[in-house]
Amino acid sequence: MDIPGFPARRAALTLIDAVLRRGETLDQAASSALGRVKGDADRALARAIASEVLRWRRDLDALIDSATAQVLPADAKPRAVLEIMLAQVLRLDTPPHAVIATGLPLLAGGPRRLAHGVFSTLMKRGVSLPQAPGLPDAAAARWGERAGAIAAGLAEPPPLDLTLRDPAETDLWAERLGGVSLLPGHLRLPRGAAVEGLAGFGEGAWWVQDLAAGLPVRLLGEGRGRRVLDLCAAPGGKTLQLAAAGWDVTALDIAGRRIQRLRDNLARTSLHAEVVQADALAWEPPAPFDAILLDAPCTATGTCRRHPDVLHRIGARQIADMVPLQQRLLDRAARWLNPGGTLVYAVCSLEPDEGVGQAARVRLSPDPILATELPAGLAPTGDGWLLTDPGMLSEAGGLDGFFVARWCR
Ligand SMILES: C[S@@+](CC[C@H](N)C(=O)[O-])C[C@H]1O[C@@H](n2cnc3c(N)ncnc32)[C@H](O)[C@@H]1O
Repeated sequence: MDIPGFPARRAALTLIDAVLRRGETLDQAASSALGRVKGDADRALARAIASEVLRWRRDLDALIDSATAQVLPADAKPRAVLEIMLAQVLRLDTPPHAVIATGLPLLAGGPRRLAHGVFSTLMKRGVSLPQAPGLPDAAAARWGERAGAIAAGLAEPPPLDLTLRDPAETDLWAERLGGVSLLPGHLRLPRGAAVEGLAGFGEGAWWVQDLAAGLPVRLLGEGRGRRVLDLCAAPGGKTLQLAAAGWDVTALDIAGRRIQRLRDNLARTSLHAEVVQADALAWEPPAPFDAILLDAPCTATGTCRRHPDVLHRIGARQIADMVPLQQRLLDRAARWLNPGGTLVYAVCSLEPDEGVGQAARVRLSPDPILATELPAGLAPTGDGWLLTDPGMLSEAGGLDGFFVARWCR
């Protein structure tokens, strides 16, 4: 079918199906679903439509249900097509006639009339979305009293955060790129900028890294040539920070493709680390380290602003699957420290089992995180742990959800 813009909508439908039915991440699904879409703009559009449907799905479904007496099953194609059509009008400012022309053909041979009727009814009513998206019940229950604030923080995709190779140049880059800095070495730009076209990308003056993701390495301080192990390092945002802070870095990860991205990032920024591809559960270090950063594999629910698929893919089973791996990695890391050495454990997860629950089992001496080490507006917990979520620093544009804890041996 050669209706302009149709392949992007068809790809959006495939992406949503891959997330909801097969439990794939948007990134995994994108590598196959976007292959048939020509042009960067249409690929970005397919992804944006799928992301907005996943972000606002509950509210889009409530609108759909309000406009038809016919009960559409949750996984019915007409429902997904209507979600796609509504998300474009209500979130991406696509004119309704373009939405109809590219949406209804997705139901070729199916209930096009029904979909057209529901869509037209809602357009006539002049419907809109609430200020904050409704969370799936399971996520709302897990996030408890923070659920409302997290939902509010989820309403928009996040701004673009950069970490600078040289924090002394923060003012210079803030002026060059027109950004705002919340910490030395951090810069925040409005979302939507094409990263590779920005000044400083080619020369490796900075890399993309959410404000929260940049905090764990800051808690290790200056390296002064000491040895640090970046366990679970790829694609390397934290490896770059460690190397830039003067640490002698060993960066280890199991995943070959991600390791290649880490190497590319080191090359672009002219920073150095010894890179090891290995399973951290089998590898043994040649000598203990002065510091270890364990940025453990996790459900990544803290990244829900940029990856709204986690709202639907992650439940009790996925969380329970991560916990034993995190425990084993923590146990091993705790044995590889020099006396006086520091361990930082981090996960980009909002789930207590992956954060607080893991930290509570560690038998090293706590080294509580101090408020003075954090950006204004954030504070450690009474136990000296750091818990961030997308509902925090909302005036400044929010941040990802992370759990971070620190000990010394
Ligand atoms: C949260 S990501 C790391 C992100 C990275 N620290 C950064 O800042 O760019 C977790 C990483 O753990 C790695 N991983 C998972 N299981 C592992 C294992 N058994 N041994 C080593 N790495 C593992 C994954 O390949 C993934 O790259």
